[in-house]
This record gives sequence, structure tokens and C-alpha cells, in this order.
Amino acid sequence: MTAVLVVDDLRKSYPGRTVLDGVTLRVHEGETIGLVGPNGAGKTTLLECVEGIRRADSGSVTIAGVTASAASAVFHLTFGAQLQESSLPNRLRVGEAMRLFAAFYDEPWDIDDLLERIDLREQRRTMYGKLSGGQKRRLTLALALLGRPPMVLLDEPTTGLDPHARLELWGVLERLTSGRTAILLATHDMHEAQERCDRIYVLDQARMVADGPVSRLLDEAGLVTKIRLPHRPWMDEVLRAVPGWTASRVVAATHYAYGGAAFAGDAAAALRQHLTARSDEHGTPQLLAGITTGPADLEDLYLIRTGRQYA
Ligand SMILES: Nc1ncnc2c1ncn2[C@@H]1O[C@H](COP(=O)(O)OP(=O)(O)OP(=O)(O)O)[C@@H](O)[C@H]1O
Repeated sequence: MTAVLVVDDLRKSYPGRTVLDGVTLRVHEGETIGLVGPNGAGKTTLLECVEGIRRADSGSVTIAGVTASAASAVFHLTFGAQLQESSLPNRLRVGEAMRLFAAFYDEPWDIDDLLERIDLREQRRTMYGKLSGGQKRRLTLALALLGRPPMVLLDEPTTGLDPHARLELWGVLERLTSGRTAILLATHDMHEAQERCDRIYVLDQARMVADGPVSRLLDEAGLVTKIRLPHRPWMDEVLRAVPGWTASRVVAATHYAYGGAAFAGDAAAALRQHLTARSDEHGTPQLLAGITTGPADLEDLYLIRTGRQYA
């Protein structure tokens, strides 16, 4: 597979703070890649360095073989971007915005066709300020893709949208990229990232702490099965005796115990056995009734890799 975006050993510091500490990343043709990480992890800074609007201290960024540079018109044709603050003048009409942006490109998308695909044909004469949040987001996404770039960068594109508007936006993205355009998506929505992305990069405290397809990351981290049960102070001691247990997370009075493949089969039964012994001792029979078992997901991996609670 051809790499469209190549980021190598990117470093960026602000006075007294390192924001990117040797970040390396690849996005290949047609891939949808998720970039996740806690607030302040450096995601926006990374996207800004990729777009050439922020200069890194060292390292390199190329898109479609062109080196990132704010001044290079050729570089700006290699990608489209929908940023957190993407916005247009309130009085600009939908059709006017399309024509304005189309003028930047040699072979832009046909405007009527594009309006149809983003379901804004009837809003052609509507001013940007009068559109709903979902319509605004569909329009700015279409403008990012109007020049048919090989790559698109999206910074939290669905944040603040209701579930229908989110689905509509994903529909638009699929219709406009058709599996050809490389997509880098920064998001806080773990379910969306798991469902939509081919691979995930987890950025935490300026470094990439995990990268790969979600199923492989979960497997490697030993996070296949999740058992949820009421927490007791002696729970870790009991779990250490259960084969396959890899990690735990405690939130308020709930204990989340994780395990790899070996944990999946009889772990809940083994756990029940261990707990039965302790339950008698501690008089907590309701513990057994509170056990639920299910698959671990990207949110679990994220919380464990970027949280400060380790097993
Ligand atoms: N121009 C700047 N000067 C100094 N510090 C900055 C500047 N821009 C960002 N930072 C700091 O760099 C760190 C990373 O910020 P960044 O916006 O890249 O994180 P993020 O992962 O995108 O966060 P969020 O998920 O909240 O959008 C933060 O601590 C932020 O305060």
C-alpha cells in the first residue's frame, strides 16, 4: 500500500512544555485512521503541523510526496481539512461558498452533483448562518473535499452533532471519498473510531502509546473480555488467582476486570468460585448477582492506556 501521509519523528515544544515528542505516523491510500488521546495530548498540534500551518521544531511531514509548507500552493492541493473551528461568513450562501472554493482547483467536483451528495440542493441559496449544525458540518466537509484531494484531515468532525446528523455526516464522507481518499480523523468518540477506522493511533502526553487495528491492539493488550462487578477492596487479590486476568479499572463502586483470550472462556465461572469463598467470609452474596461479562472495546483500551490507574 502506498503511504499518502508520512510523518517522521515530529517534535514540537512550547516554553516549558513538550507537545510532540518524536511522533511517527503513516496513512495509506484509502485508509481511515483514527487519532485519539486525552485533552491536551497534542492531537490538534499534530494536525496543524501536518497541514503546514504550525512549524515543528524537527522531523518531517509529507503528503502525496510533497513536503509540508504553509507557503506551498502545491502542498495545499494535496489535502483538504475540516478543523474544529471550520466556519464561513454567516451571510455567504451555500452555492456561493461552493463556487468560491471551486475556483481554487483545476478539476473541482461538479457543484450540482456535490450539493446532491451532501443533501443541500434545496439550501443552495440559504445563508451559512441559517443552516443547522449538521448542515454546516456537511457543507464544510464538502468544501474540504471539493478539489478531490488524495487526503483529508478531520478534527473532531462529529462533536456536538445529534446521532442522525452524525450518521448523515458519515454518509457524506463515504459518498465523497468512496474508499479512495486517505482520512486522518482526530476524535474523542471511541465508538465512532472503533466502528469507522481501519487503524488507531493513541497519543498521550506527546507520544504515540499504541497504534494498529483495534482488534489487534485489544488482543496485544490482553483486553478481550471485560467482567464488570461491584468493587471490594480485596478484589485485586482474588483476580490475581483467576487465569488470564490482565488489568483492572475501578470507577466509583464498580470494578472492571479485563483478560485476554484465556480469560474469555471460564473466567466468569472461576471468578464466581473465588468470590463465593470470599463472599461467605465477607458476607457479600449480592456480589455474585452483580457480575456481567462482555467484550472489551477501544474505550477500555483508551482508558487503561491513557488513565493513571494501572493493574
Ligand atoms: N500556541 C500555544 N502555545 C503554548 N501552548 C500551546 C499552544 N497551543 C497548544 N498548546 C498546549 O499544547 C498542548 C497540546 O494542545 P493540543 O491542542 O494540540 O491538544 P489536543 O490533543 O488537540 O487537545 P483537545 O483534545 O483538548 O483538542 C496543550 O497543553 C495546550 O495547552
